[in-house]
Amino acid sequence: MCHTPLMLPLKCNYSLSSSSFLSFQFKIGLCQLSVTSDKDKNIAHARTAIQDAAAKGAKLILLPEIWNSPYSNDSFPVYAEDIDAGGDASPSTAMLSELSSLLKITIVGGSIPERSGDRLYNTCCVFGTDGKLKAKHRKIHLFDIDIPGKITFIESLTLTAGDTPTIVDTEVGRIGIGICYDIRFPELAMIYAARGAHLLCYPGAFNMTTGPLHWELLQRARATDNQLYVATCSPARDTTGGYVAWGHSTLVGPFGEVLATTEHEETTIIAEIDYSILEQRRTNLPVTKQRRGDLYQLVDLQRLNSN
Ligand SMILES: NC(=O)CC(=O)C(=O)O
Repeated sequence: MCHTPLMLPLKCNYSLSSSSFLSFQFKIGLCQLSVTSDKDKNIAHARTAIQDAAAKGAKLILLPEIWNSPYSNDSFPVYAEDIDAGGDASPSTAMLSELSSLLKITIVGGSIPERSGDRLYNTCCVFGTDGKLKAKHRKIHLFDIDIPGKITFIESLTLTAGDTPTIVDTEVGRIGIGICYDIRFPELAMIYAARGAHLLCYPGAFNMTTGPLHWELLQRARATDNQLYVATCSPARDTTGGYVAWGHSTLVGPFGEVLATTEHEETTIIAEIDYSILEQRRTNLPVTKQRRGDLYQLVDLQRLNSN
């Protein structure tokens, strides 16, 4: 360790388990799913998309934000599942667990509304190749937006914000998780990068107002600033729904380059990730080493409090 945990470890942020992945290549599948008001149908549909992506060689599959339910405050309480109880109390995550172990893949399971006691969260579950739940990320930054005449959506009317950054070691590298609006907060991505993330996954449902301007820009910014891969996955656009998603699920490389993307229809992107490029980019342009830790610092409170 070259810094105290209080500071962003600017110069020595790669642990052994993180660096052992640095020549690793694999395929990622981004399943941009159509979402209906029929939960069983949504689960069956996601199952088929995951199986198809795995058949095409994807070792990591990312689903959209809120893929088992319409994206609305009215729907969240109705479609919410008790993830910790599992089984019949959470048919959506039971399906993800079953498929990840059956197909020997890692699944970053988009997000679903989660019920925990009397609270609701917007939650992403990560399953390893053994079918076990490896991590659960509750959307940290709730999406409260009010642009009169364009879009008003107040997630905090029904949802509670999570309070933990989530970074997880998987069979396909170290992955930092954020959900949609979380992508707007660069400090979260910086903390993940400082902890050795190779890839950031953001299930997200941007909208027709902010999507065209900000969606790709934010992904490229997070990837460029932190010199890592960024993958996003949106629901497909449904213009009859109350909330119209922008779509455009995307994979961005560590130089800010868009490696694969799509429009707004339902589709699955299969794209190649090669972690050797991370080292190459960081050598080409060593911004991590060139940061001025004597002038500014990022505080990783979770790490600080765990010591
Ligand atoms: N839906 C979101 O959480 C975020 C979004 O659409 C935006 O930031 O814009």
